[in-house]
Amino acid sequence: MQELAPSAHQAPIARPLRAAAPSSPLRGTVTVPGDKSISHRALMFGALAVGTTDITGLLEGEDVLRTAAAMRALGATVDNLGQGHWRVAGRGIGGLVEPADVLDMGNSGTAARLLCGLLAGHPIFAVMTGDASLRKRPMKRVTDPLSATGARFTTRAGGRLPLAVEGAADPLSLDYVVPVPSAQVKSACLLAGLCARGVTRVVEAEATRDHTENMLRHFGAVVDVQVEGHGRVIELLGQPELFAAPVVVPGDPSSAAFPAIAALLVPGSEVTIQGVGMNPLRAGIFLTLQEMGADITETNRRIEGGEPVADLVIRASALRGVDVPALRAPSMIDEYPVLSVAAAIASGTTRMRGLKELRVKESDRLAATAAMLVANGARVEVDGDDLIVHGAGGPIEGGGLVETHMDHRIAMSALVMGLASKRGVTADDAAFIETSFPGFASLINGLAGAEPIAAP
Ligand SMILES: O=C(O)C1=C[C@@H](OP(=O)(O)O)[C@@H](O)[C@H](O)C1
Ligand SMILES: C=C(OP(=O)(O)O)C(=O)O
Repeated sequence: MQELAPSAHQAPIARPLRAAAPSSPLRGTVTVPGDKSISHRALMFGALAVGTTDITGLLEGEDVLRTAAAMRALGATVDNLGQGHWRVAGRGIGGLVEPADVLDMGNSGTAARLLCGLLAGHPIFAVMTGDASLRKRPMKRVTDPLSATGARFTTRAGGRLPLAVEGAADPLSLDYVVPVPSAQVKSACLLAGLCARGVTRVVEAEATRDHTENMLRHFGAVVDVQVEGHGRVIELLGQPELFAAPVVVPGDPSSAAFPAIAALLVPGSEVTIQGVGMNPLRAGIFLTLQEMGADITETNRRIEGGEPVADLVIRASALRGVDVPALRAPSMIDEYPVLSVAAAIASGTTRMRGLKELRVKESDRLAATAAMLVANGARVEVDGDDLIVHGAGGPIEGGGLVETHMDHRIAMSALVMGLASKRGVTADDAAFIETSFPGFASLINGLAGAEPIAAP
C-alpha cells in the first residue's frame, strides 16, 4: 500500500498549478476514478464482514487510502491486488482490535466520521487525528449521538480532532433524528447500530446519499427504509452477520462534474465520460446543468454493483442562470464550487440556495468559492446561506490566484475556470486534488491534446 506521511508532518510545500487560456477544445472518451463515498464504505464493510471482500474500481486517492490504513490498524487484512482491485479479509462485527497507534484520517471527513461510528460499538480505545483542515471540522455532530450508545468520546475544544474514544462493550441502539442533512452522521449512527442489540432508527428530514443503506443490504443486514416527506426513516436490525460480498465501485459523479463542466464551457468540446454513478441522491448536478441548457446525453444506463451507472456525452453549450432549490443541495453538495464556475460564465443570474453545510467542508466553501470567483473578475454575492452568481454571458477575465485552503474541490474548480477564462487561473496548491481525483490534470490535458494545466 502507498506510504502515507503523517498529516501533521506533511511537508508544507504547496504545489501550485495553472490552467492556461484559451484551452483547445476538449475531445475524447474517459473514465473518472471510483466513487469516494462508496470506496470508503466498501473497505469498512469488508473489514466488518466475515470472509473476503473483493473490491474493483476502488478510488486510490489519499482519503480512501487513509481508510484502508485504518482498517489494517483495526485488524483487517487489506491487500492491493492491482489497479483499483483490493481484497479485504474481515474480522466480523465486534471483531475489530485495538489499534496500536493514533489513527490518522488525513483530509477526510467521511473517513473520520464513519470511523467514529465503527469505533463506538467496539470495546477498544482509539485516538484519531487528521490534517490541519480536518482538525478544524466539527465532530460533535457524530460524537453527540454516538455517546448515547455508551461510548465515551473526548475531543479537543469545540469538538475538534484529535479525539479519543472508548467504545462500548455492550452498545445501546440509537433512535436519532439527524439535525443536519448529513450522510456522514447518518452512516456513523448506522455503523454503530451494527454492534448494538435491537433496532437502530435514524431519521433524516432531507434524504442524503444512501450508499451505506445499500451496502448494508448488499452485505446481508436487514434494513428498512421508509420515505417520509423529503426525508427517510431508516431502521437497522442490530448484530447481524455481515457476509463478504464483491463490490464494483462506479465512477464518482462528483469527480465527473469537473471534466463535464470543463467540456460545457470550452467552445468546441465533446467529451464522453463512461461509467458514471447516477444514484439519484448524487446526480443533482447533472439535472441542474441540464436546466441551465447543458447538452448532456445519458447513454447505456445500467446497474453495476447495485448502483445505477451511465455514460455521459457532454457537448459545449451556452448556459443560462437558474435558481437551484435548497432541497436539491444534498444531492449535489460537493458540486457547488464547480457549478458556480459554470454560473459565472452563463448568461443571467444563478441563485444557489441553502448552502449552510458548505461552511464545514475541507474549507469554508461558501467563502472560498466566492473569493475564487471574485479574484477572477466574476460578480458574486453571499446572502445568508445562498450563493448568487451574476454570469458574464461568456468567458470571465481570469488572471487571478486562487487560495485553495487545503480543499481539493476548490483547486479543481479554479483550474476548470482557468480553461474557460480569458487570462488563465492559478491555484495556489493543487496537492489536495490527490485526495479524490488522482490524475485530474493529466485527464484534462489528455482531452485537450495539449497541456493547458501545468506548473506555473
Ligand atoms: O457520506 C459521504 O460519503 C459524504 C457525505 C457528504 O458529507 P456530509 O455528510 O457532511 O454532508 C459529502 O460532502 C462528502 O463528500 C461525502
Ligand atoms: C466534503 C468532502 O469530503 P469529506 O467530508 O469526506 O472530507 C468532499 O469530498 O467534497
